[in-house]
Amino acid sequence: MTTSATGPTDPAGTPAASGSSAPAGTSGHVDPSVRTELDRLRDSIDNIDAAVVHMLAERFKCTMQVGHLKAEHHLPPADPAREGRQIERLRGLAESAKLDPAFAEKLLNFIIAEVIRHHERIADQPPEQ
Ligand SMILES: C=C(O[C@@H]1C=C(C(=O)O)C=C[C@H]1O)C(=O)O
Repeated sequence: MTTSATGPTDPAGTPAASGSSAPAGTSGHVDPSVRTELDRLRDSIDNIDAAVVHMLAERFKCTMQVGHLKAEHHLPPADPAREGRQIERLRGLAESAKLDPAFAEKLLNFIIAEVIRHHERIADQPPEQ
């Protein structure tokens, strides 16, 4: 493994602990043009991740309201028919966007499972006076 005078760095530019030996491909010289391209792409990834977090936060704000509405009106936490329609729709959108529809379905199911847990918790709470 090669190390520079300033010590080894990973591709993110983080200095490795002295004396450590990083696995092949995670250390050593990175061409400046590659570094620039990697940084540019990572900036976009960070922006996208921030947008995803904000969009999810907004979605959960809505679903919490749905949870309270359902609890007030004694509706069940889950609505499998609605979920089926959402999955079909999302799979179609994923296909058009060249995203793996199976991945889109798994992601939606993961989110919905969390929403249903929230709804169950809300339904178990005593009603507000
Ligand atoms: C939000 C609802 O509750 C549940 C959660 C859903 C979701 O997160 O999209 C969809 C259906 C329900 O199982 C709803 O009924 O609309």
